[in-house]
Amino acid sequence: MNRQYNLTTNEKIVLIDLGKQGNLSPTELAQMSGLKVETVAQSAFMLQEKGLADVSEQIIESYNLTSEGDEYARCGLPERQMISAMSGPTSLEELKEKVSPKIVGIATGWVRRKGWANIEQGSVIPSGKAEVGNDEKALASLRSGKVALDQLGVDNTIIQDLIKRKLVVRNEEKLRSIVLTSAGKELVLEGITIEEEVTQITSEMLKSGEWKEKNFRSYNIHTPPRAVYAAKVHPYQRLIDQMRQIFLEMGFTEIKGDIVQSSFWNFDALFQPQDHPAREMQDTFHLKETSELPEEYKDKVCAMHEHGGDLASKGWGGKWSEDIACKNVLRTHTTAVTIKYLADNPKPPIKAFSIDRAYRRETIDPTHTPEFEQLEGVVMDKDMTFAHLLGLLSEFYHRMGFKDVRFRPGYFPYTEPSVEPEVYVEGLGWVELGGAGVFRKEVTHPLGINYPVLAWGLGVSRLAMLKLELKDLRELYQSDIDWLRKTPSPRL
Ligand SMILES: N[C@@H](Cc1ccccc1)C(=O)O
Repeated sequence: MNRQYNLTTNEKIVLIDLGKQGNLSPTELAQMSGLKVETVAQSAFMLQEKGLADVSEQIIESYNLTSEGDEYARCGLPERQMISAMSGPTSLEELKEKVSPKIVGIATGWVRRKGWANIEQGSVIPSGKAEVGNDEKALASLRSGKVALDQLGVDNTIIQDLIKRKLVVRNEEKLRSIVLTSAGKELVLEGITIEEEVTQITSEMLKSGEWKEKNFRSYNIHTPPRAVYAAKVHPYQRLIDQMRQIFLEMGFTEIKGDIVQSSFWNFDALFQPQDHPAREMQDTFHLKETSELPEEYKDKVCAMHEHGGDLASKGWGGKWSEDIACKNVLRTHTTAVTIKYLADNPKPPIKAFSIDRAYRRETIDPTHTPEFEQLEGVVMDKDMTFAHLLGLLSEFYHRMGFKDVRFRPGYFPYTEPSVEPEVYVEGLGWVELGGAGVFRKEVTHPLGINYPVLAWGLGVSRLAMLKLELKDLRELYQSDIDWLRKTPSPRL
């Protein structure tokens, strides 16, 4: 393969010039080639990418005088000016006239510090020694313009002092130098041919047939393209969509409900006793506002809680309080949404689901967040049984890609029997993923629901963690751009 095929004319020019001289800066190359410095630099970087040249960068420090520094480089430092103006002890007043008040102001401290003189009772008494210091030598060298530190021949501390005195400033310059790699050298030895090349075909060329004689610039199909991070749906959202899709395909209707619910719908309608620990302040976000209790159900729910209503149930006993039931909360589970939906739609068959947020007062840690998603669902129909429930949930998890599903006995105040579905994950073992069961008569009867109801509330974020192999739930909610880029969107 001709190794020159993927070189632009400019790159070839730079290569040839580099072949003439080992190590060149972009400026030197620009001078040699007649190209612009930027063009040379760009070509050099391209050659570097192609493994033909190396571009190295060096930071060069240099120093130069400030305008005050320049003045002292010409007329001497203030302390030098002052010392030269006197032959013996001289009063400060006299000196101010001889040199200038400004110079004397600066110089007095320095003559003392340098041991050139002492100040006593307003007089300067020279010590007789006032050798030319390194700072003065440095100033003199700097008169010629910008100088690198090693050319100054003085200690860095001297320069630092001059910088502190605001007489010298430090400059930094990036120096690029370009050399051929061995591959580059080889190529130059082979001989580089520069031909005029066409990068774009025009309609004129086509019409005239001129294109046949043209030398076209070829594409380098071997260069790996730069990664393009296209916009995409968040991986978590994708998984949620996938779960939604599965239930839609199984003939379910998606429902939505309010985030703020009365305790009545969140707890009481679900036959959760009013002294249930889940209802405590530390577990639930309680709100100031209250809701009207639904007239058609409240007495029946009350009777069910207090003594089992007209069922052969004992209820929970004690007094059921409307004041507690009407208090609003942020829904602690989406079961509040499905139970209300069933009460509003008591005619079978019903197959409904909801994927939405629930809120609990959790301390945030790798496996808990106060807001999280649940996949809630209900099936109500004449002959629904517990076996249908297990089959349905197994089907859902299978479609989500989990081969092994099992159910452990569970407990919820509103279902009997109750189970906790678990899936098997290599490396983790059995992972619990929520709750399910058949609603108790104590739940359905007061609401006028007369058929068996299969119900479940599954952890969505937990499932997403497993699918996305995350160790920390919080990553689902943080927009870590690297993670988002790297994580493929799960396929629907
Ligand atoms: N609401 C329960 C899950 C559940 C829903 C429906 C029936 C049984 C259990 C929870 O949040 O954990």
